Amino acid sequence: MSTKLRAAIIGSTGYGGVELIRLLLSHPNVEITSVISTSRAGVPIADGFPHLNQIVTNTLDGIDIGQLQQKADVVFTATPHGVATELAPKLVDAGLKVIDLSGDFRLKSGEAYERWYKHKPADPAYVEKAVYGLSEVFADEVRGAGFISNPGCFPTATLLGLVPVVSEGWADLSSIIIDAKTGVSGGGRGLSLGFHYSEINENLLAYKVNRHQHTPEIEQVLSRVAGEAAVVTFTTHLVPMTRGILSTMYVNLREMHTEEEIINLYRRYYEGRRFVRIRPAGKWPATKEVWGSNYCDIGISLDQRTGRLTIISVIDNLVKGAAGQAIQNLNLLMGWDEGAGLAFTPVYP
Ligand SMILES: NC(=O)C1=CN([C@@H]2O[C@H](COP(=O)(O)OP(=O)(O)OC[C@H]3O[C@@H](n4cnc5c(N)ncnc54)[C@H](OP(=O)(O)O)[C@@H]3O)[C@@H](O)[C@H]2O)C=CC1
Ligand SMILES: CC(=O)N[C@@H](CCC(=O)OP(=O)(O)O)C(=O)O
Repeated sequence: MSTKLRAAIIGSTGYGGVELIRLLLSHPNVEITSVISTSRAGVPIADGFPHLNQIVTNTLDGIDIGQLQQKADVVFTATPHGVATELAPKLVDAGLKVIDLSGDFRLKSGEAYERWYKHKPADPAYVEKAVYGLSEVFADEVRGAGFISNPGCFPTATLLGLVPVVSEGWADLSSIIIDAKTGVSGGGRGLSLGFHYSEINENLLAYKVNRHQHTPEIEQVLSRVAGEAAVVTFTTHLVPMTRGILSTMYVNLREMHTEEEIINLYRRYYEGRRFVRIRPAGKWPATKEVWGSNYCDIGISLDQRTGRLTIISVIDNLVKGAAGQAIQNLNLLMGWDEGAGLAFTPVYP
């Protein structure tokens, strides 16, 4: 009998779910025992995803919690916002470990969730139970947890770029401006006009200006690590590429430090955390340098003239921003090597 951890994926036909399949297939301690779809149950998953032909032979299952109790130890919910709100508590109550990739359990305030996501919030008892899985920052809480709320893609790139300087007390918390860009896979696999090739190709646009649902998530974490309220200006842009997020952050310092001191602060903060790579002075990361990988690369520059720090971070939204970080959290909560199944090099060129 296999001693591997049995994993099920709800939302397995979406971009996040299919990426979970790709990554879990090479995980040494995990086997995928159920891939779930509400719209295509009964159909072999490889029918809709020819790249999985002869690799994944599973037929898609419907959602059946009793069956999941028999077939799985951990369930990933890679579902649209508002679905895990009801579903995840049932899975937790069934004794399953749950890692939710949606925004349903990230915000501790139900009122904020309702305002930013326009959905009914989850039962506060389960919101309280959910551990926010920003792996490099909250690893101690993730270890041994049974229910993880995986961070948003923009918050992952942005918070990894901001947390060291904010938690050290060096940042003016009213000064933070974030200018972020994403590829179109961040919007999921569903069809919508704005994502048509002829709409997005040769185009660059801002969207959800001052109303992006990741704003309160970023503020919640920054306020927590700072120990005082932080507010941010956060603007997202859509770029005609498939994968990748680049977040450029501008922060005024409370008092002057040298660029070298700041880079050393970041190196110390992420010491031993293999998935965050800090660039040397004068070097900037690009999305292609992390493509297909679980890395977050960060470059830092201090403008002595203005006293303003510029931080640039990049991730692959589907890996470090979703499925990769979910698996990193699974590794942490199971007490395995943090990089199990994730130790691959970015695709180049
Ligand atoms: N794309 C990205 O870069 C990132 C996405 N996320 C989050 O992860 C989640 C999934 O995103 P993504 O994969 O891009 O989205 P997709 O739209 O590509 O996929 C959503 C999946 O959910 C399933 N689904 C839809 N409705 C239901 C339902 N009522 N019950 C159960 N399953 C349902 C769909 O399949 P079916 O209808 O067949 O069940 C589909 O497989 C979202 O919450 C998203 O915000 C987080 C970080 C990054
Ligand atoms: C291009 C695009 O539309 N991107 C999405 C990314 C959101 C996402 O992936 O969902 P989470 O909130 O679960 O992280 C957006 O900006 O809303």
